[in-house]
Amino acid sequence: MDQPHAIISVRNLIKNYADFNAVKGISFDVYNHEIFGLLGPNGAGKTTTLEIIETLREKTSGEIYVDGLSVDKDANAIKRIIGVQLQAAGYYPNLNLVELLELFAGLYGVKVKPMEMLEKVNLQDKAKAKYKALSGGQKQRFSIATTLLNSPKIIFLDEPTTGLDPQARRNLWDLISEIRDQGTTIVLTTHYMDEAEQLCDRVAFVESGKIIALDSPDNLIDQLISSGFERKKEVKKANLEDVFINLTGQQWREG
Ligand SMILES: Nc1ncnc2c1ncn2[C@@H]1O[C@H](COP(=O)(O)OP(=O)(O)OP(=O)(O)O)[C@@H](O)[C@H]1O
Repeated sequence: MDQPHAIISVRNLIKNYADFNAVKGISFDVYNHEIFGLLGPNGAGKTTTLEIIETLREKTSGEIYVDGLSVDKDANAIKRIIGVQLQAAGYYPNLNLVELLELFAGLYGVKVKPMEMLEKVNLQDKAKAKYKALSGGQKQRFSIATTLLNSPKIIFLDEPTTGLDPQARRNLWDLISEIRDQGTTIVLTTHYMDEAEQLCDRVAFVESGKIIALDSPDNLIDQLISSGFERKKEVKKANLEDVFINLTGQQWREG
């Protein structure tokens, strides 16, 4: 098999906030066209790492290349090929979804067809709705649409499914997988292990500013099992979430 192409390369990244060492010399590659997850507890350094790669935050030291561009020398060029989620505060309350997309496209200096963008995230029926009138899952889908405005090579999603119900989460997993299948690389953070297992091609576990494991979910689980690990109780073949999904259906919901 060909060696995978690293579209993001992070080497010895260190970030200090005053005398606090938040990121302690981490190195990893993100491959082209994969969903790469940064997992770990609160305060592990995931968002800091993401924002440094996005060129939104200064690093203390280390080297980062995004599609061959250096964060030190080519920050503006990097901004043009990545998609980041905008803060909800930027969603002007009096504009509807089409108007917001037109506004953001104008800021990027690109032309888009707002209805096509909304169709990509299954929000075409909400074209005239205001952002604040959307459900939690719809808000996240709209936010993902905004990351795609400049046809980026890579999108960054910080905890994309936090606070969503099981159906909305699964819908978002499907959407994120479709975006990957269409050729976009995705880097996301999550606290949810089931999400990482279902969605991510590879994951890095971050703890106290260090990467303590990095591989595909399958390989990580196989390594654990081959080390002699056994679960104490036999696991049931379904869980309460499966019951919920089975009772309520898995279609897109507009609520
Ligand atoms: N601007 C800042 N000034 C000082 N300390 C900061 C700053 N931003 C983050 N930190 C600290 O750096 C550490 C890493 O924070 P970061 O937000 O990167 O963690 P995280 O893994 O994304 O956590 P969470 O899952 O809670 O979002 C935390 O201890 C945090 O308090």
